[in-house]
Amino acid sequence: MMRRAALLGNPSVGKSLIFNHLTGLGVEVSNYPGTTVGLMSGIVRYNETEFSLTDLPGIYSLSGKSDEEKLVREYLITGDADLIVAVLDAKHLERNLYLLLQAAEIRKPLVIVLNMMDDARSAGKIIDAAALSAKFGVPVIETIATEGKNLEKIADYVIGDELPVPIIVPRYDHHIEAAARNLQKYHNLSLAEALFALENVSLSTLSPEVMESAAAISSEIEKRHMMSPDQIIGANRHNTAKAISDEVTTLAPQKKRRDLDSLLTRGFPGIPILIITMVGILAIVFLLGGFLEEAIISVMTTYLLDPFHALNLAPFWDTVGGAVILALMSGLGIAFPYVFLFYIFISILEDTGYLTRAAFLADRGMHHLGLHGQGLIPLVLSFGCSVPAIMSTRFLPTRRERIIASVLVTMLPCSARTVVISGIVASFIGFGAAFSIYGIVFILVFVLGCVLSRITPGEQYGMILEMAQLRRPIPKYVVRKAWMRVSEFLYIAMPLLLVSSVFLGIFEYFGLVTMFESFIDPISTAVLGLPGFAFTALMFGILRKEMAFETLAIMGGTTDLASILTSSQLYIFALVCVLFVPCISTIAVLMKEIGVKAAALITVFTLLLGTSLGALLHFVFMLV
Ligand SMILES: Nc1nc2c(ncn2[C@@H]2O[C@H](COP(=O)(O)OP(=O)(O)OP(=O)(O)O)[C@@H](O)[C@H]2O)c(=O)[nH]1
Ligand SMILES: [Mg+2]
Repeated sequence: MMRRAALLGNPSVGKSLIFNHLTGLGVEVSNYPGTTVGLMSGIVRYNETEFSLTDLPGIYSLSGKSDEEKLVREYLITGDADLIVAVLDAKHLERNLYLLLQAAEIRKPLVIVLNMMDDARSAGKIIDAAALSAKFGVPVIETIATEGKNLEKIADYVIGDELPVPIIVPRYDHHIEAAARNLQKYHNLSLAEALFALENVSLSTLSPEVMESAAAISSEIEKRHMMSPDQIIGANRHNTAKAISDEVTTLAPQKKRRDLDSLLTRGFPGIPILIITMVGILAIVFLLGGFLEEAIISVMTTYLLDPFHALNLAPFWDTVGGAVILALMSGLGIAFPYVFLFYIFISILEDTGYLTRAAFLADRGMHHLGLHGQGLIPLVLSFGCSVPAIMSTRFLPTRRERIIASVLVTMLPCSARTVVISGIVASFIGFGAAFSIYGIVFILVFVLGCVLSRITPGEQYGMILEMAQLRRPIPKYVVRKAWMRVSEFLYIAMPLLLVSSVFLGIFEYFGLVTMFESFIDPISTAVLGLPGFAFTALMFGILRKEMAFETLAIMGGTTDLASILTSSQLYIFALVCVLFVPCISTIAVLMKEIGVKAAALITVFTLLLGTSLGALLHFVFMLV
């Protein structure tokens, strides 16, 4: 039977990095909390033995009410893990010990991984691992996941012969201990289950009767203490965590801390730095992307497209083959350079921890949007892709915040939309025009956020954003992460593009495309000032945003878009594409996270917004 281990720990302690290192799989690793949502498992092959490893989402406590906390709690109590690998951030030992104490109560085999030993050391913290190990009665492995240091010791341990169960007995208020003992005795519960019941935390192994009798005991305790059992239990755990942490940590005289962080998070020069960084990144993506694009396109035209047409194949094959080659050219030649560059930069921003600083700076403005602290993370993520950004809204405390954040995320320009803006507007009209699209979108998002935060029912909620430490990004990880995201583009978007180009080629040959175009053309020309083929291309944006742009090249029969559309038409096309209807994957994840009704509303709203703004612009362009 293969052994099963699960990585448990606070957010951003390095669980996913350890997981990736051991399993060789690629899950997201980022320098902000809440990167991993849901369970991810992999098989580790080590010393001719195999074991399975599960990467759990980061949480602070097992008794919380969020979906992630419920998931981890159920998994640890009822799941099939043989061993908990508890990962701790060595420099925030006290906070991390809280979860460890809770996990130890489950009385499953456990091993403590003290990660980020490098950070702890540079923060001047010396931890007595032997003392910590003695307290819990389980081994402690000191690691530096970013350097791969000691990670094989984890694997050694998991496949080893001995898996001790923690012996630590946390001390609780005597009323709590008595109540827990009673519950354990009469309902045949474990200590962990009894405490969950007293904390009024749901668990599938706790029957309604148990919850009822626990509730009765709880209200007795609450009357006497003026504090509810969950508050008492929490406070007791905090005290134990603090006592252990104080006991095993020695502080070395601290080196003077670099003040970079305070520069980045102060209004001045923080905000100018933020603006320069963002504009700088986009400018480099536009410029370098444009350069690469031209180079790749000219090579592909000379060596692929021209020779193909020179073959003088039968018209059917010439049309279909031509469409496929154009799809390759627009996908690999145009979209790819932008996608790749953009992801490299996003990965650097994530891994340095700068994104959290940016979010912190934007915080004040964000209050108007009805979001706080953690609400910024989805917005920041949305510049990469709306799908993970919407998934990360699960971490928000209220449904109100989840809905507001999801709406705004859907509207913000994801990397695919950046491709559209760079590939169409920046390369054929100019940088100023490209930035103006971002400007329009930001203004819309801001106005919409303000309106939504007034009209969406529910309470405003404060939340503190966890600030991960600033660090130098490791090129290997940056490239690997950018590559992971790019390969998603290559394996999903490219095949989709190729298949649809074959169909388009066939439809075109049989004159179906022309038929549809001549049907839609009058409407499209009247409303948006766009010819029928451009409108058809726009609809492909629903599959994936950048498909609109690639299909435009296929439908227009050339990658030189300026030869088929005027500047104002290109601008309208890009703006409508950026605003109009989220892509299919986004709609699907919206349905899952906030419900079918809300997802449908968002879709219809963005459809109306995109087309009416396009129409307005068309009208304005006609006047001037
Ligand atoms: N300096 C240092 N950084 C580390 C170490 N381990 C992980 N990191 C960094 O810490 C950050 C968080 O790592 P992740 O693996 O994403 O953390 P996680 O625990 O999976 O986080 P969640 O998925 O949010 O729960 C990344 O930027 C890592 O590069 C370490 O030992 N030393
Ligand atoms: Mg993770």
